Amino acid sequence: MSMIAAFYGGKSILITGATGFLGKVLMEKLFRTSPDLKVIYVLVRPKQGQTLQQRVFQILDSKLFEKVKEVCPNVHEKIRAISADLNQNDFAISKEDMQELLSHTNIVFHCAATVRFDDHLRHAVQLNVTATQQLLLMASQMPKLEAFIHISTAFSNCNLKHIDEVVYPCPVEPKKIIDSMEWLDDAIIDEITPKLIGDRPNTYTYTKALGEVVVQQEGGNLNIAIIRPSIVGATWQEPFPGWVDNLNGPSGLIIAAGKGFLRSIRATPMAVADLIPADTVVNLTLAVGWYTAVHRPKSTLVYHCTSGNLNPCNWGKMGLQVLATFEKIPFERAFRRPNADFTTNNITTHYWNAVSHRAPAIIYDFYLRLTGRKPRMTKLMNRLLRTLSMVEYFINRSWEWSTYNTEMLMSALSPEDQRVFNFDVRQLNWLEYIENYVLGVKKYLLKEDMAGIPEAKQHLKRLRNIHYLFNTALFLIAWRLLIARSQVARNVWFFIM
Ligand SMILES: CCCCCCCCCCCCCCCCCCCCCCCCCCCCCC(=O)SCCNC(=O)CCNC(=O)[C@H](O)C(C)(C)COP(=O)(O)OP(=O)(O)OC[C@H]1O[C@@H](n2cnc3c(N)ncnc32)[C@H](O)[C@@H]1OP(=O)(O)O
Ligand SMILES: NC(=O)C1=CN([C@@H]2O[C@H](COP(=O)(O)OP(=O)(O)OC[C@H]3O[C@@H](n4cnc5c(N)ncnc54)[C@H](OP(=O)(O)O)[C@@H]3O)[C@@H](O)[C@H]2O)C=CC1
Repeated sequence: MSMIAAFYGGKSILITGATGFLGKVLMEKLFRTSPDLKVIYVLVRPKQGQTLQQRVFQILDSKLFEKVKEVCPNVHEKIRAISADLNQNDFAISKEDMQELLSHTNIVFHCAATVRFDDHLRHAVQLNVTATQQLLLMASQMPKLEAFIHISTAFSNCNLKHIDEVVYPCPVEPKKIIDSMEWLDDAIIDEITPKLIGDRPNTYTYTKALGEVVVQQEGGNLNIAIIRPSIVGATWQEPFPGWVDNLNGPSGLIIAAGKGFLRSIRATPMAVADLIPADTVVNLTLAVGWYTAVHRPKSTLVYHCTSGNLNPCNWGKMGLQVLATFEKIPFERAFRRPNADFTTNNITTHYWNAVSHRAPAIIYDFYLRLTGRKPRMTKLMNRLLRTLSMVEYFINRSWEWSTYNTEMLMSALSPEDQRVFNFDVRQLNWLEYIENYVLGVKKYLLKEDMAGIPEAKQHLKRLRNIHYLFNTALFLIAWRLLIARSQVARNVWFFIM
């Protein structure tokens, strides 16, 4: 019997960010392995005209939860959606709901965050720092609380090369930053943002680092742990391989490459691609929740959930495998044949951006205009180039994350728990994982049917023929011009003829 699964039985668990990518996988695993848990409280905001209940039920009724329904048929009764906006005071939770949360919660998993790299500092501080502070305050009023698990990111200290499992201090105290956000206007915040984030690339990594300091400083006597995943990718094994439901991290770029929009990407092929599957992160998170509650470590432990030091894969290998998978499992209605490549310097990046990204988009938009349709490719391409510029920092560097605590925890688990809550990334076969990832992107993100593969292959063949035809025409025009201007070319031509 799994000790971890048994531990969550009968527990009341509070999850923030449950409607997000990681939150959904966390809930799924909890319900599947501990169907006798008492309740999961989820803090949700109404969105896109849906009520809370509709949002949550839509998740429970999705494919991700198919296995849960078999082991926990009354899953709908075990989830309690609480209306909350983490940007508001007291999260805008009603008094009754707050009372219920405070008096019953045993475990808190804090996953909610803004993960946008370009978020305004005020908003990123509000969600990634102030909300964390408020949640800790709430947690300190929960008499039955056994553990508080905070999800951070392995890149919170990406300004360092070697990163240990410790919370690093920030030059400006989080409290001062929180205070200043209340009275500074947006223009001044914009001006000081580069100075505050310093050698970090964006407000996301900066505010996640501040959030960790807040957890450490204001955790009081709570049993707290911090988990730092690297780049979270599709699921590896559970509940099935390749599940993914948003465009963050590599997923959006896999689509762009598979549809033929992405032709070149500035990346260092030998740099470590520190991806970590979502189910691995969730297994570690649940194991940490159990360990923190049962063993009550004296200090706040930080756990790195990374792959680079245990089972490294680089961007070159990953890119090649992504392209190889497109051969077998192409995406439908591609714009061009998938044929992306890496560039390594500014000049070639600008060149290929102009020739392979902007020019085809302009030509295609011209064609759309001619045929009376609305141009859209230039806009899409600009968005892609913006995304590329945002991720460049992360795909041209390697980091070393120590994993002492994570390895210590692995050895503290029973063989059964090591199996049920497997977070040993050494067992991961990258080529298989990447193939399943691309397949998952096709099935769950693009919602494409596998039955459409023959037609997608036909379409790629047509694109290849158009490509050959286009190149031949281009060659003939160039040759004709050359013959008109050069005696040597004319002689060669007569000789051939
Ligand atoms: C040895 C030799 C070898 C040679 C080998 C050669 C082979 C070459 C092969 C080439 C390979 C091809 C395959 C490519 C795959 C591999 C490469 C992968 C690189 C992956 C890099 C990932 C790095 C991530 C690093 C993360 C570090 C931190 C991790 C974390 O902790 S947080 C999680 C990460 N967070 C994010 O990813 C968020 C990023 N997103 C943003 O910040 C923003 O969305 C934005 C990108 C700035 C865009 O903002 P906008 O305001 O412009 O857009 P908005 O968000 O409002 O969305 C508008 C519409 O755009 C859609 N969209 C959003 N995000 C993306 C996206 N990433 N890609 C595409 N489209 C996106 C969105 O859905 C909206 O659409 P609409 O609703 O229809 O309007
Ligand atoms: N994805 C990744 O690659 C990595 C993620 N992480 C960390 O993992 C955690 C989860 O990330 P991930 O699941 O990918 O992120 P998502 O963007 O998928 O999910 C974010 C969640 O936060 C919720 N949220 C955002 N703003 C509010 C708000 N004002 N009030 C209530 N809820 C809000 C969202 O709710 P809603 O659905 O309403 O928008 C959503 O449930 C984050 O802490 C992130 O920093 C760390 C490393 C890598």
